[in-house]
Amino acid sequence: MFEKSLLAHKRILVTGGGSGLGAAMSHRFAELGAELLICGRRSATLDETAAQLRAAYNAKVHTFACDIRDANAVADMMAAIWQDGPLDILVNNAAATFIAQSEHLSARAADAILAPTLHGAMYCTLEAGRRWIESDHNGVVLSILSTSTITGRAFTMPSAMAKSALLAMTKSLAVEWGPKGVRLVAIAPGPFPTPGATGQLHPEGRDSGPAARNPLGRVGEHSELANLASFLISDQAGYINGEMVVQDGGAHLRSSGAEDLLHWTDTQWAAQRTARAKS
Ligand SMILES: CCC/C=C/C(=O)SCCNC(=O)CCNC(=O)[C@H](O)C(C)(C)COP(=O)([O-])OP(=O)([O-])OC[C@H]1O[C@@H](n2cnc3c(N)ncnc32)[C@H](O)[C@@H]1OP(=O)([O-])[O-]
Ligand SMILES: NC(=O)C1=CN([C@@H]2O[C@H](COP(=O)(O)OP(=O)(O)OC[C@H]3O[C@@H](n4cnc5c(N)ncnc54)[C@H](OP(=O)(O)O)[C@@H]3O)[C@@H](O)[C@H]2O)C=CC1
Repeated sequence: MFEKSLLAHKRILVTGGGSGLGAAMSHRFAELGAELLICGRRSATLDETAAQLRAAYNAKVHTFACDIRDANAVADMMAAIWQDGPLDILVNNAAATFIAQSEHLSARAADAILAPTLHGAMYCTLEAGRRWIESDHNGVVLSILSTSTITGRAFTMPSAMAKSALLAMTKSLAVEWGPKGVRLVAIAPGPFPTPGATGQLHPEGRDSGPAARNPLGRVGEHSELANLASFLISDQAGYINGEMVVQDGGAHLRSSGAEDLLHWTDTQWAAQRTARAKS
């Protein structure tokens, strides 16, 4: 669907690029000619994905074991990246969430979600943006958000807060940094099952799942998200700035996606907390 060289000569950092949707996007970007830089906390996962990208597309790939909750670690990673030349595109993909009754969230639990999802993405954006502006180099920031930015999301309140704040960042910087050559865009995915999302959001005991509730009767394919991301970060989308594209089969128009949890009993929630404590 795209020219094979759509992303040729682009250096792209995908946070959380070792697994899930981050890995799916990295595969598509590499296939379209990009040089990939992927970061996450688990080196082994990053190395495995990097090896796959090199074998499949002969791609140039660099890995960075970096916890984006740590602003100094993000600054060090960006400095290391820039030593080999400027980055062209940042994809804010790394995030964390879990379902919980908000009245049971401790401050530490809420921060465990806000720290990587909001602060980590903001640190990455500020570090990349400042370097682009200082060197007069054009840049693109794509943030992977959620339809919770539109509907809110019961039982994942900190994630909904973080994603909504990143949408505010996208819109704010689109105006502030647009004149300086930096473009910001976002995607709000609906359900795209990954081991991470399924493990955190769909424990046993939830209803039959997001496919049944979706107007299109199915969940998203990773290739669909990767294709949309490829377009949005490419020069072909050069006049799209400050926008979030929803890709959810129309699900958010029907519901916020968590209504089934309203019917969980206190016993089910207690079992969920116990299961979590045991794991
Ligand atoms: C909505 C759609 C959009 C978004 C989709 C996605 O993001 S999909 C992507 C999804 N992918 C990912 O999320 C991948 C990344 N996920 C992660 O890195 C981790 O799972 C984590 C950071 C979320 C939790 O890390 P960890 O378990 O090492 O946590 P920790 O030891 O650092 O404890 C910190 C505090 O949090 C508490 N707490 C923790 N879990 C639960 C829970 N289930 N229940 C209740 N509470 C929980 C824990 O008890 C502690 O509080 P306390 O007791 O001290 O007051
Ligand atoms: N899958 C879905 O249905 C949906 C996903 N999304 C969004 O899509 C994105 C990807 O989700 P998905 O692929 O499902 O999730 P995964 O759990 O599979 O991936 C999360 C990635 O983020 C990395 N990560 C987490 N915390 C940190 C950290 N502190 N520092 C650096 N890297 C970190 C993880 O690597 P490591 O553990 O090695 O650090 C992992 O590679 C997220 O932003 C999510 O909110 C939005 C709506 C729906």
